[in-house]
Amino acid sequence: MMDRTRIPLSSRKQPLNPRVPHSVSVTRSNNNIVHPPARRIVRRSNSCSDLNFGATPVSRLNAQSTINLTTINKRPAFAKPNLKTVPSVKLGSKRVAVDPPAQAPTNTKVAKIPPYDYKARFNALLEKHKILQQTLLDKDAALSSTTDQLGDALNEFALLKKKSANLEDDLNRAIQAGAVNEARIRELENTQSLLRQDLLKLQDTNYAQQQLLELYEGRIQEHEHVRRIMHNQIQDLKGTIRVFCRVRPALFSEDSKQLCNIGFIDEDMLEIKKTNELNGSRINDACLQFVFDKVFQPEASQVDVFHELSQLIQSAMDGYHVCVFAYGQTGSGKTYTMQGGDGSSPGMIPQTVDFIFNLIAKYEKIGWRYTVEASFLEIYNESIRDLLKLQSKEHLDICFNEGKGITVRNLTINPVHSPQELHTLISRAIQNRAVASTNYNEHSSRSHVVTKISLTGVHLNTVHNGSLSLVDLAGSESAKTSERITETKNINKSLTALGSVMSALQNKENHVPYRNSKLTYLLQSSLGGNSKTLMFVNIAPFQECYGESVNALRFASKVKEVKLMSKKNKTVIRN
Ligand SMILES: Nc1ncnc2c1ncn2[C@@H]1O[C@H](COP(=O)(O)OP(=O)(O)OP(=O)(O)O)[C@@H](O)[C@H]1O
Repeated sequence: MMDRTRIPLSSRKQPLNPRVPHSVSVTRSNNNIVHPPARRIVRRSNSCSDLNFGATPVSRLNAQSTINLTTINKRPAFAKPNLKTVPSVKLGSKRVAVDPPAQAPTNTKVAKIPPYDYKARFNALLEKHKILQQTLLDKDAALSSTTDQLGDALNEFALLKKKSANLEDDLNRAIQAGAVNEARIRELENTQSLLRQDLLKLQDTNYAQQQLLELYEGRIQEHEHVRRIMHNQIQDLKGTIRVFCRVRPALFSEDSKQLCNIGFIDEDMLEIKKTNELNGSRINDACLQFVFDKVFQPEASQVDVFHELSQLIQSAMDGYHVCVFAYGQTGSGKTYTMQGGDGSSPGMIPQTVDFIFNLIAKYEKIGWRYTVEASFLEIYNESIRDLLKLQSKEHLDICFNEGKGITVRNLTINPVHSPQELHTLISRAIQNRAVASTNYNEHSSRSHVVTKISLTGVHLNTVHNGSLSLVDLAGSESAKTSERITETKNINKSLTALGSVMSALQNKENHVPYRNSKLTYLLQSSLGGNSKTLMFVNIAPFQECYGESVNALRFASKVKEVKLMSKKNKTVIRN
């Protein structure tokens, strides 16, 4: 028979522990007392006698007793007993051990009390009651401790549950974020795959373009080669020695001077007349006509003149030796033509520098690499002076070097990397020349100045060695008009030697007298068969200069007749 008994609240001194389950359902199978799984309130009591499970005192629970704590689903952390041998209670789905009821000592021999001895029986019963009460107290204490532990366990459980809920939230959020990330990753993977396909296409296109580029580069080099050949043929047709005549204007300061009668017939022809006075009337002397490659009138600008020269600079870049002279009497405009007047009218040398570096930049785009070197020297009275190292005591000698040709021992040769660097060197050389002389104007007309720019172009296994020698010659006036005989003799010697070399070349003589002067020996490589020569013959426009002008024009006409066949200085390096 089922018996449901509410556990009485024997003591209200202690507050209700909210964590302790409020009801306990007790099932006692052997006495047929079973409490249904209704919520029962268990209160802690001070006396063990107060703690009854329904109609059954706790002391009467035996090993088969079961306590259902329906709201407890977590077992406190007791030491784990053997639940098969000890009495246990069920906490939720778990079973926990409880102390077995105290057993009356079995070995104690109790004297049999006669049935009529009520007093003795009463005393024995009292004794038994005391023992049972004590047992109940012990059980009560144990139950109280267990309840506390259960409370703690419940607290811990609640805490863990909360943590678990939090973790579950976190997990859900992480799963959601993961889902988002996964979608993003898939998206990125798709994009990556598309990009990979594009890259492959681009690689194919790039390869095709590379092939095309190589083809075009080959064609560019072929065209460049053809261009060089044709340019050289044109230059040779124009003449390997060219002579330009330039007549300078009269300056404001020269207003009082009588002008010579110079007529410009054509762009390559001029005539010069000397006006003589006889018995007060003006009569014309002989009229002389000269034909050159080009005649520049006094109005011609420095740019006009350079335009004609630039073709030969291109030849130097292509691997030829080019030599440019300025020939003429003192004051005829040689230095003006070569160096320039002032900053606003740069001459051939400064313009050449800029032109060379522009060409180098252009050639670099099609694979050529150029190196530039420059040297500056002066020949005065047949001795050589380094214009970049005036203080040097070293003797400067002209010598022949196998492979290099004619060089000057101990001469400073400066590598140049920019036009600015070369302009600075030129200015230094001009300044040094002025410092070295007591009277610059006089000195400058009595010495030859040679500016040499060497150009080495390299492309793959082809090397072109070219050079430009720009020479501002000493004044060409004859000895009878000069007071400084030794200087004039030396100048005339070198200019005559220059004429003789040209003559020998013109007549294809076996022996060319290069060594007759320092000037011709020095310029041997630039005056030989594989070079191109340009001579400016500068003319002053005055009547008083007529004789010197005619001499200069005759000298230049003689030079003009020389024909040289040029051969490119091309070295092919084979790997
Ligand atoms: N084409 C020109 N236009 C304007 N001025 C010129 C021209 N040619 C020369 N001059 C001027 O004429 C003067 C003499 O020229 P320059 O000094 O160049 O002569 P030069 O032949 O070099 O003389 P030297 O042999 O003494 O060095 C200078 O003042 C120069 O500036």
